[in-house]
Amino acid sequence: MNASTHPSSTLRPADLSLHSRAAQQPSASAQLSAVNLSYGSQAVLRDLSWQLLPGQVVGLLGRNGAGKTTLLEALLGLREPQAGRIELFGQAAARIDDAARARIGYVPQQSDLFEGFTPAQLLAYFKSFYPRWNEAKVEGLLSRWEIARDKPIARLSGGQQQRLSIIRALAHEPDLLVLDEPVASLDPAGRRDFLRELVDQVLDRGTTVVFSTHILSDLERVAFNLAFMSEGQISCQAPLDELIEQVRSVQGSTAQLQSLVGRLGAQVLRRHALEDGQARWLIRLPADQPIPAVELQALNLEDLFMELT
Ligand SMILES: Nc1ncnc2c1ncn2[C@@H]1O[C@H](COP(=O)(O)OP(=O)(O)OP(=O)(O)O)[C@@H](O)[C@H]1O
Repeated sequence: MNASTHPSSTLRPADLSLHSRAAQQPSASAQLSAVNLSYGSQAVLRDLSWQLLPGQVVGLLGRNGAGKTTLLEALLGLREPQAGRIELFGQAAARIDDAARARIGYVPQQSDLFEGFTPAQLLAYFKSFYPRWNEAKVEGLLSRWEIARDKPIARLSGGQQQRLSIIRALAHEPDLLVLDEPVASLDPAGRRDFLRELVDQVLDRGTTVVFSTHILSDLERVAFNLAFMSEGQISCQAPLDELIEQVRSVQGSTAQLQSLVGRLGAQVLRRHALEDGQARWLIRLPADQPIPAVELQALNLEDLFMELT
């Protein structure tokens, strides 16, 4: 592991080994199979298959317009794909029952808070819909995040509204938490608090969490699973430390690269053609394989984002 990437203060949810425990895979919190979703002639999700296992914390990465919001909305049953199957807790996402719905928390990209309400009124309103509601958590977060309980929501700052939206999504202790760019208008202290809250949520309750973000430095602080979205699919998903250890860039003739990949048993993630018959490939080495004595270039998270999205 690269010490500069994961300082000793790295927050580490207990979930991350789940990803590799294929033998005892629990049933997925969310499962998407061969999903296709287009807006008119624009195909955004293309034969996309993906699953979120209980207790996983997944950071969803992709360039602007890659389809992250579309994917999260489809996953929640808010957008019907033209083809494919989406299940939440084993039920068709578009038709889940109230009990399954109560197990989901969602923070949309565009806050949908009722601006005429105060935070206290808003939270009281939502409390009436849920069988479970953690008042102590709500009160604790309102105080810690300094949100005025009785000020109209319209007069809260963008960051305060976003924090309120997060509190609302955490209050009923969901088993699946979906957040679309939840930290976009939070300052660094707010983002740190938010990440700590997410980790606590996973440690305390084993919540499955998926959130989209563009702030890569946050992901380096927490040992999340990362899912890279590109060309309408999840092109790669793995814990960040595994990616840092296993993904390498290597250059040579196509024949040399082909032979190297075969010898190492590596997976080719990207192929870039260069001039003069040369090529540069992004490869993923098998786990627990000693790094071979060939010129392989390591990548940091920003490199991975540039390559895989
Ligand atoms: N309601 C819609 N009608 C038509 N096209 C849409 C609609 N919503 C999104 N799109 C298009 O689908 C593509 C994916 O958009 P989406 O919002 O899912 O991407 P994103 O990865 O969340 O982007 P960003 O990082 O900028 O938030 C974009 O090209 C967008 O213009």
